[in-house]
Amino acid sequence: MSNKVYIFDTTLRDGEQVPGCQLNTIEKIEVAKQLEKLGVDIIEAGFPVSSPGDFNSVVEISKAVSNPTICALTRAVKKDIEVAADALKFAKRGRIHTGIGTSFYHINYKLNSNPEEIIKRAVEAVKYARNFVDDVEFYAEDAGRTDNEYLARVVEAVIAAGATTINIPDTTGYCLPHEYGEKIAYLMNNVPNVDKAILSTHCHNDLGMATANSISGVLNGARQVEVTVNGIGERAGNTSLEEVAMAIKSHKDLDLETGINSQEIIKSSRLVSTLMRMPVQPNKAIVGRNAFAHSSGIHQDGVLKNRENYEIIDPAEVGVKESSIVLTARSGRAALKHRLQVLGYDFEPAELDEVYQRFLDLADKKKDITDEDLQILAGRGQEQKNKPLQLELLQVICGKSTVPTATVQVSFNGDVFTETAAGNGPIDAAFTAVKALVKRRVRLEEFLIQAITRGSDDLGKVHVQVEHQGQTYYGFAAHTDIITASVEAFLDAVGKIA
Ligand SMILES: CC(=O)SCCNC(=O)CCNC(=O)[C@H](O)C(C)(C)COP(=O)(O)OP(=O)(O)OC[C@H]1O[C@@H](n2cnc3c(N)ncnc32)[C@H](O)[C@@H]1OP(=O)(O)O
Ligand SMILES: CC(C)C(=O)C(=O)O
Ligand SMILES: [Mg+2]
Repeated sequence: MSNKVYIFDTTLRDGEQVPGCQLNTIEKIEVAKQLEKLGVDIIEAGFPVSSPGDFNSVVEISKAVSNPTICALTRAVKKDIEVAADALKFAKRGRIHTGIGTSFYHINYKLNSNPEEIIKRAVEAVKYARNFVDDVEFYAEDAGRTDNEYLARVVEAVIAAGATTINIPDTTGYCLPHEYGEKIAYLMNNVPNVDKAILSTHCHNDLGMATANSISGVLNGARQVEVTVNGIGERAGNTSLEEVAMAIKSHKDLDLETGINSQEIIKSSRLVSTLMRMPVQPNKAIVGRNAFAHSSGIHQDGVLKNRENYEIIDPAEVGVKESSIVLTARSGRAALKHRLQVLGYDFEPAELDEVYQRFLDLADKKKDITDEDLQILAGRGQEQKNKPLQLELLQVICGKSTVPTATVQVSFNGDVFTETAAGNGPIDAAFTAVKALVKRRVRLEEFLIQAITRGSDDLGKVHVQVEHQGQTYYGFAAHTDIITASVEAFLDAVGKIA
């Protein structure tokens, strides 16, 4: 048996069935071209009978891409097949994908039919499709819940009728991996003419098992997997292309291969997510924002010592530049030291300990720490030590229908001084208290609070400029509390007055 697993991408058909994810023809061509770069073998471009727009997309995709086979979906209905054949007329290699429901539910409650009639319709559809193209794929819809013995009869009949690929969809995502694998194995062992066709998996993710089921199918003899980029698709989605491709690539022991150029994976994921306006969940395998991010100290230390301690895939393999070390209150010194080194700071262990304590104080207040925060933290220790005026306490009362009042306590050469003042706002009140404490005539010339850029928990950065006896003094401070940052910046400036 060949070790090549064909990748059949249905992002533009099953993926596009998702509410809100419909694409116009130009967008579909862009995705199809990217899928070609990604190296998929078959692109299911649409369901031509469903609308003139979908018909046109299949026509234009057939013209725009040349390597992958272009496939069009139909029901086991003559009109659908004729329209699909017409839509595929420009395809270098066209495939008609026809089929019908085979489960008890579908036969009885959807098609209002019986098992023998369904086999007859399936065979007729395949034969009719073969009048137009040599490459006909048959799907036994809801095969996941179809009795294996009956399914084997259907499969044998449609292969005899000329189908060269047989799709075994777990349409409702019901199967367990061993069950789905056993279904494929059953067909491999009990369909006499199975060697004349390729069995295909088409798994849905209703129980979160689409990838596991697809791999189980492949391990039991399927050689085509039907997938979508980012696992997009009806309800909980389809099997995700990137997961199957990387599972096969990572497990060399399986001795299987696909034609996927894994370095195009991230680009494909982002394109589909953007055009379909469907964000990728951060913890999504392979393509999620956090798939190569390490945020806890023990993991970060391990990754910094050797990436493979916590990564089974080199991010570069899927087109991600590098893994990221995200600094949070769960990070340790190793990660902090690494990031500081990247920013050009090299601290002795004792200094690093000090920065680490300040880092933890901030990290407990903010979700993640940016490089800008680190630069402030790294610089602050030194500056703080040299500052003559240290803010010991700040208490403000402010809000609607209150008189803004601030109490400021400052230490100077070991002595502590306290002052309370009112103002037209909390910062004005606090500055008035500071002015009273320093007993100097200072005039505030400029006061700038830098806008919060990332979130309401971000550091507020304050620059002040004060004038005293014709001389200008500058102060800076950063804090998650902007009033504290303002007072510290003001003290920084007035502390410089000799
Ligand atoms: C599992 C899947 O993903 S299957 C693909 C799902 N994708 C889509 O449905 C998108 C495209 N579909 C469409 O545009 C439309 O549903 C059309 C054009 C196919 C059909 O539209 P309508 O003629 O208005 O039929 P409607 O959608 O209301 O019902 C579907 C009919 O097809 C029948 N049908 C469903 N599947 C099949 C099949 N594989 N083969 C034959 N008949 C089928 C149903 O029994 C129903 O027939 P009925 O009206 O006699 O009961
Ligand atoms: C049309 C078929 C292949 C399908 O999408 C399914 O059964 O899930
Ligand atoms: Mg499907």
